[in-house]
Amino acid sequence: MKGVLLVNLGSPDSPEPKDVKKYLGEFLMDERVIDVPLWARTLLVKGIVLNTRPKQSAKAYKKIWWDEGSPLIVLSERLQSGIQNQSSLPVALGMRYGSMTMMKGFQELVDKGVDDILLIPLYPQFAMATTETIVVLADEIRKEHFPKVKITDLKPFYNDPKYIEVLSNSIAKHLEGNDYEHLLFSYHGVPERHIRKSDITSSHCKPNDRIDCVCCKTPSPAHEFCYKHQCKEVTRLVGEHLNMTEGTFSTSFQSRLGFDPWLQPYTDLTIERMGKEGVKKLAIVTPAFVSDCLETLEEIAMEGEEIFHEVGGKDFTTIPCLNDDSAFVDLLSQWINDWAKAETVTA
Ligand SMILES: C=CC1=C(C)c2cc3[nH]c(cc4nc(cc5[nH]c(cc1n2)c(C)c5CCC(=O)O)C(CCC(=O)O)=C4C)c(C)c3C=C
Ligand SMILES: [Fe+2]
Ligand SMILES: [Fe+2]
Repeated sequence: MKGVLLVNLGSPDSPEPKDVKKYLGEFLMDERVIDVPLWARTLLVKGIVLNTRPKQSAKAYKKIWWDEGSPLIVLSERLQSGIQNQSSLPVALGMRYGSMTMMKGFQELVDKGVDDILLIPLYPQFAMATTETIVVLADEIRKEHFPKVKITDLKPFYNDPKYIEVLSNSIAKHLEGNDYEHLLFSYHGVPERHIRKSDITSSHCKPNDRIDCVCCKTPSPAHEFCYKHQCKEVTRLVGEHLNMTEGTFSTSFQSRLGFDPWLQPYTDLTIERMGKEGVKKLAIVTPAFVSDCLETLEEIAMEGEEIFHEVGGKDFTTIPCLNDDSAFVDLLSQWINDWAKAETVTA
């Protein structure tokens, strides 16, 4: 019997420092998130980061926490229930980190008799720290606990024309009647090193080409795993779909952590620069996230707005993530349906 497992990042159980510490400990000890040798990661995470960051992050989580819980979890649950309403297959939800584990999601499906799972990482673009870590853990769980279960991964859907249409329509709907001057596409950043590590050609991707980014425009098999290329493609394809004029939209990367170079331009510095250059009305969309979360509700909608106002900007519009947008629910349900049918035909 077939079933579906949706997987998102996860959140702490509460915005209290002890729960944030537990969650960050698991998240940052993942070798695909902080990709240094175990001894160095342990020293960095347990010796430094976990002694300072949880307090600071807990304050940020408190600002965005809902009565029902973490926005990321609540919004992922709404997406799951929207899809479940349209599907005859069981649809479970698991998180890569935190207490709503992927293992529980697998168990829920297996308890219902599922032995053939479509795994849907809730990330439009591939990254080692997101898609890859989910796919690897899913396979480890399968081997150890459910060796008879078959798993099929839904590939990153960043350039799927229907996804681009759904995202573009959502942006257009939220910007209706808004005379914004610039639309910034802000994606979660990754260290430049992650891009080099994921380059299957070992030489194509130039993560520090910050101006023209020739490699991202030059066709290459490396792009199947190049987060930077896939982010830039989303911006380009949405711009094309919405007939946007060149110069009125651009890409930046947010949420950098530590001292290594991350993908640039950085979102906070871009907001500041634009405000200083006289942009008064700025809109921001965050297509690396399917569900609104700390990084969109606090870092962009609160901190980003504050930076913009400090340098003279006036109107700052944050476009929500797709969350449980009905067209997005329809699209994911359609892909699930296609998978179930294709498998039935070839079986
Ligand atoms: C330190 C390295 C990090 C990498 C690499 C990274 C990649 C990455 N993350 C997301 C999505 C989310 N990240 C979120 C929070 C978050 N991310 C990091 C670090 C890295 N992320 C930290 C330390 C945190 C915690 C928050 C903080 O302390 O500031 C979230 C929000 C979670 C929530 O509960 O709301 C998301 C979502 C992507 C897509 C990505 C690579 C492409
Ligand atoms: Fe992150
Ligand atoms: Fe590239």
